[in-house]
Amino acid sequence: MSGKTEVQALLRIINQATQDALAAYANSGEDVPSLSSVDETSVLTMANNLHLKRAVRLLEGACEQLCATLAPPGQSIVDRSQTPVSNCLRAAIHAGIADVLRGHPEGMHVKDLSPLVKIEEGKLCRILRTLATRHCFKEVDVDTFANNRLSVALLKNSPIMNLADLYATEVGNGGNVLYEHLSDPRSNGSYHPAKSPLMYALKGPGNETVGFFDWLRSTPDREKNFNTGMTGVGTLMGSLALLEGLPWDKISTVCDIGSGVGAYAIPLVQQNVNLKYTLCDMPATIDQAREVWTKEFPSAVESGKVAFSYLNFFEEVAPAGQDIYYMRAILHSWTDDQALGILNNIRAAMKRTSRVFIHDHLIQSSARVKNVTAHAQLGVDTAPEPMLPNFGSGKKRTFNMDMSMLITCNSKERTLPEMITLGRRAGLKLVKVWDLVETSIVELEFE
Ligand SMILES: C[S@@+](CC[C@H](N)C(=O)[O-])C[C@H]1O[C@@H](n2cnc3c(N)ncnc32)[C@H](O)[C@@H]1O
Repeated sequence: MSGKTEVQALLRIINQATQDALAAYANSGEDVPSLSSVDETSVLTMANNLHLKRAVRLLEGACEQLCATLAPPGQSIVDRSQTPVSNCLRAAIHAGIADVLRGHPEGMHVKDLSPLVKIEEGKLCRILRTLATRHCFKEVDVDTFANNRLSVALLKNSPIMNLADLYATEVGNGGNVLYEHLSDPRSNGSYHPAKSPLMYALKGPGNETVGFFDWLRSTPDREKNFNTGMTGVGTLMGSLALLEGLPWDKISTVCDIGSGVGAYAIPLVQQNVNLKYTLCDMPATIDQAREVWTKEFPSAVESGKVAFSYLNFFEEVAPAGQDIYYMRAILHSWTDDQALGILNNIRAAMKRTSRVFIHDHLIQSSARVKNVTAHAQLGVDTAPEPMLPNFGSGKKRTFNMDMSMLITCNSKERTLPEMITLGRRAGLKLVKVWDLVETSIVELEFE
């Protein structure tokens, strides 16, 4: 395809995807949002709508490809090298700017906002303008800022705020020394959890002794931010989209391995009267989970519809005979050998009809593979030409997550062939892939 033909094809994709996104809002009975809206419920409103997310995946990918094609290359490279937006976002989060602006829907002049958030007026103005220029906060008058559709996601009660803080703080901190980690022979060839770039940054080269999760346990404020941020991951991952796709009337037991607090499963348990859901994690986390469920869904705790189980998934066999063993954001934290240990402890508990659901980000090559049909039959979506087959920027959060796993845990997201190989080593075979747009679920059964 010539450059001009490609641009025209991209424009057709953008046009169609925009129509599809509008239709997704219309079919859900939702108005097309305004960027000026401060409706706090909008963070969740369409978060599980796969029609919208499929359209936005095409839009994000095709729009960036269009600009990369037409813009002078220097401009595109400089864009990709810049981190100030992340730095400004972190400052806005830590200073609690969105929360202060919440009480001022008409906006606040920076001279009034400055003493409340303790940032010098001139610097505050530049930080907020940089963010407003990327549609986070709105400059309602010169030097006067208000919340908008994006900045309400930074309010203290929004787990997306904690997730953004995790990216801007720990991932940013470790990312700054990625090359130093790679050029040091002690860490370059290692996949040990303690040898991650973040630990290199925090402890210094050669002094890394603990991995990310152990470090979190000794850093309570960051552990709290991480645990709440995981709820934000849930919003992004679209876990609830799965609720619509499975035959829940035929499923009676789900065991959530490494569940965390597992609050994302509350709607699932609410909707399915015959379902028993078992949360499994380390003792401190399970105790926290019991507290949260007792507060938010006491009848499920009293009736035993939800059960709580202490489980070290490396050392103990999971609860026996469950219909589904579900793992969300678990295997991507661990090496293949460690992941195999977890799968073996699940396999030992499975009955013949049990299924394993691995919910992570699935890495797709940016090269167009010949056997697209076979991928489609397994449930993996591929973007139309001339887009990159893996949707390019439409899947950037998947690739950013892969790099974040390298930076924090020295681990990785996996490709489908890697998942299949891992499953086989544990005596499990692929059933299908559930493409949830931001993430995927790989379903396995007994080989
Ligand atoms: C990234 S979080 C994911 C939590 C949850 N599945 C979610 O998606 O929100 C990883 C979880 O694995 C748990 N974990 C780490 N090591 C574990 C172990 N050895 N045994 C059981 N759980 C463990 C952590 O406590 C944490 O809750």
